[in-house]
Amino acid sequence: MFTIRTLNNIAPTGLGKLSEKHFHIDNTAENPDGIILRSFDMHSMPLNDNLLAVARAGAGTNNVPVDQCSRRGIPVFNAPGGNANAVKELVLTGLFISSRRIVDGSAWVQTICESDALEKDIEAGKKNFTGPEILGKTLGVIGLGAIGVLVANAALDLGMDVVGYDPYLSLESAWHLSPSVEKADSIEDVVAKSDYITLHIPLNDKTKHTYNETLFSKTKRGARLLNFARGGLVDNDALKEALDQGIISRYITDFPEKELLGNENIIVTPHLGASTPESEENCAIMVAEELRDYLYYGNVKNSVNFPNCTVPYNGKPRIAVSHRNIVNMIGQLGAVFTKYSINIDKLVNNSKGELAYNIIVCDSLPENEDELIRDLYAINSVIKVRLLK
Ligand SMILES: NC(=O)c1ccc[n+]([C@@H]2O[C@H](COP(=O)([O-])OP(=O)(O)OC[C@H]3O[C@@H](n4cnc5c(N)ncnc54)[C@H](O)[C@@H]3O)[C@@H](O)[C@H]2O)c1
Ligand SMILES: O=C(O)CC[C@@H](O)C(=O)O
Repeated sequence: MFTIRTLNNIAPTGLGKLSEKHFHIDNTAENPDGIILRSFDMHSMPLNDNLLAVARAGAGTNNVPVDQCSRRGIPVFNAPGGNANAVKELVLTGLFISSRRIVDGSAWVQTICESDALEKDIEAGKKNFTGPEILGKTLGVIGLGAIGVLVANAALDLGMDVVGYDPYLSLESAWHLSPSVEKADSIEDVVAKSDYITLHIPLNDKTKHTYNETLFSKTKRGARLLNFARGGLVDNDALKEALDQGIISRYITDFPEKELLGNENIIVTPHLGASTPESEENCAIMVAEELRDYLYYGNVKNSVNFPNCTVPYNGKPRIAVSHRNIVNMIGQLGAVFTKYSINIDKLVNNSKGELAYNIIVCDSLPENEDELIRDLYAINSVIKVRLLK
């Protein structure tokens, strides 16, 4: 029986993938084997000793202490693409409300609803809420992953010109991206020519404050900036200066921060990007299945710190070993299996950055299993060993 702790509301259809026979789900468990969360900030939360895996029912993992998990051999799973359509739809909404003063206009109508001459007042006042069409304008998309590609293609369909930037473009994205999207060589190139700019990159140490004073100084005057990725990507002080100077005419963000409130040219939504029943279900189902396959079989799919590694279950016991990605580890692991006269049925090894992971399927196990596990742990650079039978 595995105990799974949930740190946020997780769609029941996803949790339903974890059968009651094998999983106990508890949002207060102190020593869970697995954690499922959405936006809960795990950075200040101690990780219990027996924790085996963390699953983020969404895309961004900046709220999870991924480095600490890697050091402890804990895979962090996510749900790539699971909420991309929901975010795309909100970004398109953001594009329109950044252009047309729909939010202000609608709020204004409420303030005059008691007027005896409502129709006349509306026709007189609506001139304050005009805004340009997006047709024929240029949209710059920074980050062409699951969301960026959908946004770029949809904007083309709406009659915009689209210029995109992603120095790490994946093959998957390249397959789906319309050839009509112009590929920019640099982020400066994108912001210099775009009337609308939308950010779709992860927040990490390298991308924090990507939009800073320097980038604002290179931005086309009057551009509208959309941020449905993460608040920390934009330097708010530099943003406010850019708004004051008219470099940015409107900022639309899904990440409210105190200093952004009360400014007529900033529209904030309460982190609604993935808040659709469809994407909540998609993400919950994806991560529940990833967690289940890892806890049962050691299989890894869609982890941000572990390599993909899957061996179909064939009824034989298996040992999963994670270790630092350095030379002669397979040789040393093999020597231990030889010592215990274990015939290896299958061995799959894969690596990601500084971490490597193996699933070793054994024809049989020795009686002194504990000693075998101790010997594997004794190999320098082995991080975690799990016996699954
Ligand atoms: N508002 C929301 O509720 C919501 C929902 C989902 C995702 N998000 C945010 O959106 C981000 C993107 O989501 P996704 O599903 O498209 O992720 P993704 O991993 O599919 O795509 C991210 C893309 O950014 C690119 N990239 C990384 N660093 C870059 C850089 N410096 N310059 C340009 N490109 C860079 C990567 O190569 C990748 O193609 C997530 O990390 C998350 O923070 C927000
Ligand atoms: O779970 C959510 O509501 C938001 C998820 C989103 O920020 C993500 O990165 O996927």
